[in-house]
Amino acid sequence: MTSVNVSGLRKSYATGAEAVPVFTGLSLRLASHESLALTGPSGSGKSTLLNILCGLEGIDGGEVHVLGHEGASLSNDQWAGLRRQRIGVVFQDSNLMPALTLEENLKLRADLAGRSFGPVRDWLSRLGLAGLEDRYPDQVSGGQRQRAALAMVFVMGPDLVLADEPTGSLDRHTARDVADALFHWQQAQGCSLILATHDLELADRCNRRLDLAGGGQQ
Ligand SMILES: Nc1ncnc2c1ncn2[C@@H]1O[C@H](COP(=O)(O)OP(=O)(O)OP(=O)(O)O)[C@@H](O)[C@H]1O
Repeated sequence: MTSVNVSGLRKSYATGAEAVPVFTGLSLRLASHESLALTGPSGSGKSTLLNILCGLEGIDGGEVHVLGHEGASLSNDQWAGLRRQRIGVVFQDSNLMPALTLEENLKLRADLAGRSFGPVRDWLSRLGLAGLEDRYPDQVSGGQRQRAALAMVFVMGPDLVLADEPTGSLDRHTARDVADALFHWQQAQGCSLILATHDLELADRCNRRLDLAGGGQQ
């Protein structure tokens, strides 16, 4: 089964009078259960592609199919529904609600996705956050927030995970533990994963890698 199918993708940003092209015909296909690393220098379009794949950014041309839906045919509400239930998004600015504790954030996330609350504390603990369940997001470090954002994705049980630098603000040791948890979980769930990273060691742990330098043409 194909999870993501992109063909002939064109995307540019208008800056003033000029259009800055990011993609001029990008194609990629990802099977369910597969993991893909997006690499490439800063500004090569990694975050833009992740945003397109979860409906937060539109396209200028080509076709994007995600989890059996053609992107262009989905309304904003339908994209939001997919992000709530089937596409787990881990972005650099975490999606934690500031007025809720870490545990409450996870419970809300599981609830919105229609999942049971069962293993919420387990997930926090597996990501090294035991003892921090009752803290608010601004009472933990940036790396701890990043791990809580990953736990949010685990509890919702999505079919596709999009992660932008999921280990970016972690020390080497913690980054490895978090990557272990991520890949272990992804394989156990059998979902697909696309992550953007500058860390080639992390990229090598994915089934495939797409270097977006030069627009990702292969
Ligand atoms: N909202 C925007 N308006 C105008 N240009 C944008 C916008 N967002 C991104 N860009 C430009 O699009 C290009 C791709 O940016 P993007 O953030 O996708 O790159 P990236 O590979 O994720 O970079 P990094 O590794 O630094 O996170 C860059 O030239 C960037 O300046």
